Amino acid sequence: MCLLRERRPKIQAGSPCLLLHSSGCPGRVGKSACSSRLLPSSLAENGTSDQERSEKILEATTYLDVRRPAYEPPAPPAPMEPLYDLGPEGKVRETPEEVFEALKALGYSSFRPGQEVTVMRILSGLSTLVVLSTGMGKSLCYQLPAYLYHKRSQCLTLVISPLVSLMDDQVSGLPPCLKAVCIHSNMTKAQREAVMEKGEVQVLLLSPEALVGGSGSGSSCLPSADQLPAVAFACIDEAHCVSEWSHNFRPCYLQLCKVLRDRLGVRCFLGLTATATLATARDVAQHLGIPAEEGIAVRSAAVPPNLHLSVSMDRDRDQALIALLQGERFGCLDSIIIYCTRREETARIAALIRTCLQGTLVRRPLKWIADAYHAGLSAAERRRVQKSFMSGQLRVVVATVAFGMGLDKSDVRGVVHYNMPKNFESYVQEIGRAGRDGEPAYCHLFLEPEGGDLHELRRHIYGDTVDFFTIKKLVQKVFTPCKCLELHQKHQDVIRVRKFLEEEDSSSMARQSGQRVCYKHERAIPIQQTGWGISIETLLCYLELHPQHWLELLPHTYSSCRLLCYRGPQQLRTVAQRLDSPPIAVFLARERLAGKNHSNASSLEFDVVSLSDSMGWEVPLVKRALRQLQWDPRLREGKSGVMVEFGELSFHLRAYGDLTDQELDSVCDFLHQRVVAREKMALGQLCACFQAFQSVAFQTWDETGDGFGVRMRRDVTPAVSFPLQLRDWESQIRADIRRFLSIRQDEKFSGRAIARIFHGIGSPCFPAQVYGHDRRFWRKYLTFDFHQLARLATEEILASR
Ligand SMILES: Nc1ncnc2c1ncn2[C@@H]1O[C@H](COP(=O)(O)OP(=O)(O)OP(=O)(O)O)[C@@H](O)[C@H]1O
Repeated sequence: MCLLRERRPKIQAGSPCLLLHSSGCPGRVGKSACSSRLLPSSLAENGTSDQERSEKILEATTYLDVRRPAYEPPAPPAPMEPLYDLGPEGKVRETPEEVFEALKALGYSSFRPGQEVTVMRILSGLSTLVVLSTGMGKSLCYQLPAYLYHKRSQCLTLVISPLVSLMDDQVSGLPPCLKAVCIHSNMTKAQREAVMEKGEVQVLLLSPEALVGGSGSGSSCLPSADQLPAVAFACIDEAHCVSEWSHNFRPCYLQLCKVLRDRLGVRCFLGLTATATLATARDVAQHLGIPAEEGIAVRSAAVPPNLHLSVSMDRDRDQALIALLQGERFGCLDSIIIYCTRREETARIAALIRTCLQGTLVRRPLKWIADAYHAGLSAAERRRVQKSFMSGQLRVVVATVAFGMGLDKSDVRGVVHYNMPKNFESYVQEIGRAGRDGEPAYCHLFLEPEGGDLHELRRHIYGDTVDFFTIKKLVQKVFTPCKCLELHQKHQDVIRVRKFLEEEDSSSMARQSGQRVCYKHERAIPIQQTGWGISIETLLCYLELHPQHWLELLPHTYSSCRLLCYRGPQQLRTVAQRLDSPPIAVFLARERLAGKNHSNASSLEFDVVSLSDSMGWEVPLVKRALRQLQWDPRLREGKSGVMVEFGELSFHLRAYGDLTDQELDSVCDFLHQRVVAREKMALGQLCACFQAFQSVAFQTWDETGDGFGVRMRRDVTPAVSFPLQLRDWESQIRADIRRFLSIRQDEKFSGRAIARIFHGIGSPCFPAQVYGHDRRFWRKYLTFDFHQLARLATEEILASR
């Protein structure tokens, strides 16, 4: 029995109605499964009192808050049978002749190390993680199985590739016997459909966002499983992004395997990466479903043998860098990348190099010598620098890590780290941009002896973390309370009154057995408003992947709607009262009941996602209904004089609204523990990286000889210590915190927020442009431990209340 039918207003047969529930509730129940919501049109017109009309409109719309039938996603297709069975003892069989023939068809005469075992594992249906350094031939590991699987059963191989800009090149770079296409979220729907109609395709390249973006929402860039050929296996390029322990973690990678399993029935995964520490690799392997006892199937040395590495601890880095670039080893190299941590530094170093090297080398134009690159430059400027570097018209690029992702230049001959990288994986990835052609290349790292780089990188890590208070605010926004439980209980009363107690339906039984009454509500959280360090998307992914599935992430959406009537309040009243516009009717009814009167307003602004949720409509339907007002002929011929705008790009999700206080606390604790663990791990990696470089560093660059030093250095500042002891400065710091709080009495700070300001860490809530002007506090206590500062600040805040 449909629990909801009880509360449906009675509508006379044949009476004119507004259709309030035209295509299904957010649980996407079809029209037939859940009866349409009908509102007598008389309610939307004049003649009834405001209060009465509002109550009736809401009466007709609230039952959806009670319980929506659970959305049952279609069952995934059955997984593909592997090409080869496992041999006795469950081991991969000997490579058959057919595989060597396929290798030849792809243009190669023999396998390189790691390729054969990988190919055979994939053809035997075993998920595999391949960690091979750049240029070792990882691509063949998916190309060959894709070719053979398709030959046998016309199936498809999915390749998830993070760089949309490189996808077209990847497609055209495949061997001629492999037909591939790509789909990414920058393509229009028509372009995507045209791609899918291209006929026989062996490989489909997808961006992670294109795949995950549509999870469960029906707006995926990818056609549904029943429209696609069977998927043989999925290859995840740059697989280290799956692991949150990796330097390049991307939240949507977290959802990849789940989506591939649940929607496309994929069981066999191939992860490819050139940079993964053992911890990252283990984590990725776990995501790919590789049993722990199999370990990491294919793994080579992290650093390609053609790279010559060196580290020095020069006191004057600028001078040493110039000398290095003029020296015997780097002086003759034509293509060099210099990595810096800070954007401002890139411009300064590039100018320094241009000035110092002008005229000292072979006669070349000034613009050939060096240029800066960072994410703060305009897109055109970045393109210009990258193009000049690629074409050999620029010798040195001084860049932040923004440069190099997807750089396809095989003859980069040198990489210099002016600043220390944040961990060993980043280092390996950055030096991996040199010598991809297999020819010798040189990489030098300047390790700041005073530990200044270390402090800077520590600041970045603290800047990426949030405190418990901020997490709590997010949790409150995500799990906004709903009325499901209250309405459910009212409904129980009705049943009891009607003596139907003994026939309680399945949903009330469910509640008694501890299951939820609420079937999740749609919520939007504006991306701009969330002044977060850590990606809020990461936190939301944690909640989605939690065993309790606290929420479901949907593709981003514009959540705010602004409706403006050019002909003033009278026109808005007409829209609200006479037109069949259920969203406006419902919004105004809710506002009226909340005591807000819009009768003299000519514009409205509201959250279209929560409105849609309260009506039980899909967001796109509500948006369409609102947009139609712009052209409604009953208002005026042609343009109606009503303007409807959507703004505020937001995270869009579906979450429970009936969590108990204990559950909310446990969600906060869970998120906080994850955040703290990430911070700890990042700090640990940073220190380990510093100590490792320190142990092999030379005093100056010109001692470096053939590579890393072998002497342990003992005459430098230890990595983990702070030069100034907090206890000696405590009273001064506390006084400064009190002064800061008294100057900014109108604002609210957490202890962590003050520590961020004292460390000069900007955030959308406390931007450097505003707080950085006050030099009395900004960056003042940079050399003190962040957590101790936060503790002192928290104590002072509590004492001031
Ligand atoms: N078995 C093989 N025999 C000869 N050449 C090979 C073999 N496998 C791959 N190659 C060649 O090695 C080069 C590098 O291969 P590929 O691009 O697959 O490397 P990769 O490990 O994916 O590198 P990256 O991490 O930079 O993407 C290519 O030119 C490819 O044609």
